Amino acid sequence: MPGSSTLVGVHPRYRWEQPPTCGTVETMPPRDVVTQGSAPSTAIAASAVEVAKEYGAGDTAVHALRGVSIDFPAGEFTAIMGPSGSGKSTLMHCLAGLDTPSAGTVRIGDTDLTGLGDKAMTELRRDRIGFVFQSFNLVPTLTARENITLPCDIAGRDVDQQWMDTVVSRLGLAARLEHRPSELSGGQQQRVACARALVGRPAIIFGDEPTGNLDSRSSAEVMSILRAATDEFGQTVVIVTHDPRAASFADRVVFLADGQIVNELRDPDADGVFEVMRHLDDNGVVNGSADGDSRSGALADEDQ
Ligand SMILES: Nc1ncnc2c1ncn2[C@@H]1O[C@H](COP(=O)(O)OP(=O)(O)OP(=O)(O)O)[C@@H](O)[C@H]1O
Repeated sequence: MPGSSTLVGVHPRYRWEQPPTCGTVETMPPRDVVTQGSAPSTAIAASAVEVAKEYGAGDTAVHALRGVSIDFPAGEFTAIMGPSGSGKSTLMHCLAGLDTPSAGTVRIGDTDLTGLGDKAMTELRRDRIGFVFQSFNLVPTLTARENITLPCDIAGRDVDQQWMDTVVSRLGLAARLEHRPSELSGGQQQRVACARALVGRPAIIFGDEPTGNLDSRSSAEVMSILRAATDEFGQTVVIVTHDPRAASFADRVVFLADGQIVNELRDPDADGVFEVMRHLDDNGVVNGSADGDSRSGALADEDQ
């Protein structure tokens, strides 16, 4: 693999360059996992039961999800893949309380999202869910430090300074904390977004194509960080991605097609993910990429 002069210690399956950081790391599980008092390996951080989502009605109704049931065990890293239009974003948005299912049940930890009022839903998203978006979503007028602590500041919660220092050091951001987003590279901005998600120790972190705007090196850094978030911090992570290389950082890849879960790979490698995606595309499921090549994306560039 090109550019692998320094090999990663984060995950045995992948040999990318290590994020430019890293001292000793303490393990501090997400708050919800601690307070539930259960072993992280057996607790369920989030779940969907028979979740359906329809947009519109009648002849023009779009069935984005058709009865999806899935558990996300605490401390596990899941990637959701599938052809364009298969329902990946809809599923993630329903899980994260950003969209409401037409039927079925979504839980974050023990909390059933069905019927939660606006205020309770806002508090749940703020206190128990971390987000990493493709577009970073940092506040341009705030420094990296202020962006990282923003969710805690809004919630009126004290920042655990020791934990903040651990996360910032692990993500290689210590020298960048007083910089504004415009003074940071895309990879650094996404690392700030990862730090923001991690500092609150949420029950679960959702990533919506977190490497979609990054070059191959920054993509590998961000995926290594999300991998480390589970391996070293006991964090639960769920991402949507189009990139088999990015998905191969996960513990499992769940494949959607036409609003249903159609396959799952454990301990995936990029070639195995690519094969499943090619099979889904070959079976007539609409693929949004012009050439039908599911390997498009930043990490796949490394093969070029
Ligand atoms: N707000 C909406 N109104 C109507 N249809 C929608 C809406 N959002 C999504 N859809 C439809 O639901 C289906 C699933 O969309 P979704 O965005 O979840 O797919 P996806 O797998 O994330 O696609 P992509 O990989 O292209 O982002 C698609 O047919 C889409 O057109």
